[in-house]
Amino acid sequence: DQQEAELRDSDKNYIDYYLKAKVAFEEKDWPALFDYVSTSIHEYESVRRVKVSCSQLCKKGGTYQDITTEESKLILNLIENSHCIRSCLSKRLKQTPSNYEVDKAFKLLEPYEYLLAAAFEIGNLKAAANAAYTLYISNPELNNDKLKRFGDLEGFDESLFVNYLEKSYEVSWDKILDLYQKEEFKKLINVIEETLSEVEEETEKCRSLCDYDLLNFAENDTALHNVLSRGLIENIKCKVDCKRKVQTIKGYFIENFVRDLFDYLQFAYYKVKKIKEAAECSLTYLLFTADDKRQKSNLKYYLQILGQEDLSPRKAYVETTRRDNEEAAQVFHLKEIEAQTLKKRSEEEIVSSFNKRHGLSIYANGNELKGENHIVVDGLLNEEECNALTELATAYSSVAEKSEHKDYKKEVLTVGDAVQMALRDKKLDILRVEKYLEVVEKARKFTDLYFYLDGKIYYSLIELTTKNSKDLEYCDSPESSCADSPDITASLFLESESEVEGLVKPNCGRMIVQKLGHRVSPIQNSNRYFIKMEFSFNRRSIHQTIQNSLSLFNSVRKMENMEEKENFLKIVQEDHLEVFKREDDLNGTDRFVVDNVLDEDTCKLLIDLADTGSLVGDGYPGMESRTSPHTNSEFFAGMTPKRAAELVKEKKALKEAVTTYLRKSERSRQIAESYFTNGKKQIYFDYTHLVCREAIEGAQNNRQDLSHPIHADNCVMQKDKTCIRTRPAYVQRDYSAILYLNGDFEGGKFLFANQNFTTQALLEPQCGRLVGFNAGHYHGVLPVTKGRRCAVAMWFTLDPNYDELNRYTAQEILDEADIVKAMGP
Ligand SMILES: O=C(O)CCC(=O)C(=O)O
Ligand SMILES: [Fe+2]
Repeated sequence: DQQEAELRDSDKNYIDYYLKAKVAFEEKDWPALFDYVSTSIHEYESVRRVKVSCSQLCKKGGTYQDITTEESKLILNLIENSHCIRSCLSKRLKQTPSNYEVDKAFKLLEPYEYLLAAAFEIGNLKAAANAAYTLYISNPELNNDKLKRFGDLEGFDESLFVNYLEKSYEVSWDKILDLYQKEEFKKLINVIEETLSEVEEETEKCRSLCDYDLLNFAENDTALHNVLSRGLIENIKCKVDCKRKVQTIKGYFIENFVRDLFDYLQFAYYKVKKIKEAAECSLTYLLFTADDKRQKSNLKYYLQILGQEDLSPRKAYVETTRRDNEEAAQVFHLKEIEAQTLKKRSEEEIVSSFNKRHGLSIYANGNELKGENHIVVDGLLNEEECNALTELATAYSSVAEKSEHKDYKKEVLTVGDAVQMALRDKKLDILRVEKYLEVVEKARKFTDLYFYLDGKIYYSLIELTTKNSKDLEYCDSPESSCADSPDITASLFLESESEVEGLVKPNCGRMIVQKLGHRVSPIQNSNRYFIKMEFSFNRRSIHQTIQNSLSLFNSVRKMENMEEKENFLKIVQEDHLEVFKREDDLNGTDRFVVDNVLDEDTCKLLIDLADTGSLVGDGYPGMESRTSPHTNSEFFAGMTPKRAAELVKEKKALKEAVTTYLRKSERSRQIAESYFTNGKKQIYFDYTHLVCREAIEGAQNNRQDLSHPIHADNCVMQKDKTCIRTRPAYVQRDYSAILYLNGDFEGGKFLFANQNFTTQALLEPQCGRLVGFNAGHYHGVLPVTKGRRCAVAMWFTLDPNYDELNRYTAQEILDEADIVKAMGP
């Protein structure tokens, strides 16, 4: 039909537009940025609509039903549905675009950041304000500064702002309250009924996209057991999360949104004397909360009036509430299983290792606390530090009290607010905020080590509370709100409290750590000041504000006295990088280490790319010579961008992986350029190489050599340990950078060396860590004794004559592959 034809004819490639937008942003071409990003957003929305519509169509057409319900039909349904969606999409779209990074950017609403910047620069203040408002509504905590720019401007009325992502029924909420107050019940009924069906529709759309993601997953990961385990778990979590998305109204999650609509509705029906309808609404309400006393008595009253009528709750909600509860219980159960399989360090180990290293001691353990799930440690803070933190909390309270800013939570100081108020508003003491962040990180590390989590533990909430809180809240039942609960919670006390019931007496520096599934609350906390922490094992539920604030704070602190590096600082802020080490920490000049250049998924994508290359094998000489040129105890394999692009042409590697390789190395170049020249000079690539070093099992005994002997990258090392900048060395190289892709191997630390080859500084590789240094500095790599160590190595030159041809060739090959694809069958 017409809509389909329309979609087919236009070019639906939001990805290309988005990539063009990014280039325009870098070139500060604001009008182009505005056009590209607007088009990209527009195209993205229409592709999304097609995806939803195909998913829904396929669901209705086949034997396929909701995936999470009938497990036995699962596989057949999955395959049938996958074929259906694929053919539906290919009919309606020229191509099925998918680009991991761009799709992620859309999920994080980055296009609206670009839109805001561009609109502001070209003077389209209306569009800028709307983009700012859209971002603000999506995450009030993170974006509470964005609207300020407009608040001061003449003629801007906040109520006129448009949230581009507004759901149709979000405005209804105010209307409902208003009609209720005015007692206009007929209208109220109409609005609520309409809202209910819109909510239902939105929920179905959201769930369809979860299924679409699952099928995508199934196509990319052919291992069936992965699809069935990881894929389905993600699918259920995604669907449970739909509830949060759908019931977030103007930026705030309203937990019982639907249930409460039925409360208003029953009342409205009662008021217009439609008792039967009112009774049905009460019954429906009770599906959500079965033991609500008030609603039960409403129902009783209605039934008395009605006599013996046959009444039931609304059918659709019988099914959806059952489904929602089941899914929430499944997610909760999954979490419980995860929590139960956690290993814990023994008491002796904690005493010996934590006592020595961190000054912590055990106050009480599971046995004493009548439960397996918690431990209480002492010594996280001393008296002075506790005072500093309670003072921080008090200072915050009084600032928040005076502030007109409605968004600061008055009773708790979040990490995000602490960092903003210290760095930007200069209203909180930096050293105290630093202490706050430090102790929180210490708590996370302890928890990590205690449960053998290997770093896979992430912040999902941190609050320094300043209020009198009653009991700490626990999540001990598989109710919907608990499905979203953290895997581990911790409470750190800042003062002592003598009159407490319960097993644990609060005390300065005492922390209770407990994992999910815990049923008895060991404490009655009436403590005024404490830090509440929640951790999650799932990288996807990382609290982005906390993470970004920690990075920003640490970076800014590390960059004090680095004013001349403002371009570098700008990129650090833009990309949420974290300065891990600066020159002083590295015992030298002209060098830096930053983290977060890549995320885990991207590292994996690039490591997989390296794998493709080594599997194909023809890029390298025979097996024997895969041994490292530097040591016989390791394999060594590398891939240039051109080779990677050829693999795409041969359909052996993902295009996305290669563009990521090019783009992330380019970003690393920009970081290095901003650091070393502060934008005053350009540095060019001389050589780019994706390399893995792998320990050869059985060749590690008595190993004396290094993985890479001490050297400098632009000179010939002499016997007397001097280095002469002459050929055959790559004398053109001025700066070097290594971007690490993993840390899960043994050995393999990078080292800076002194003139006499003694160690100056050591650096442990990890995914997304970038080290940059003057190419003339002595450095090397410690032996990799187990596993494989992968990195993107880059060398830069100030001489444009050496600008690396290989990268351009790679890009051409990729572009060519596109043309072939577009012309192909
Ligand atoms: O991989 C590393 O950490 C350093 C490698 C290196 O120095 C080199 O390849 O020149
Ligand atoms: Fe090197």
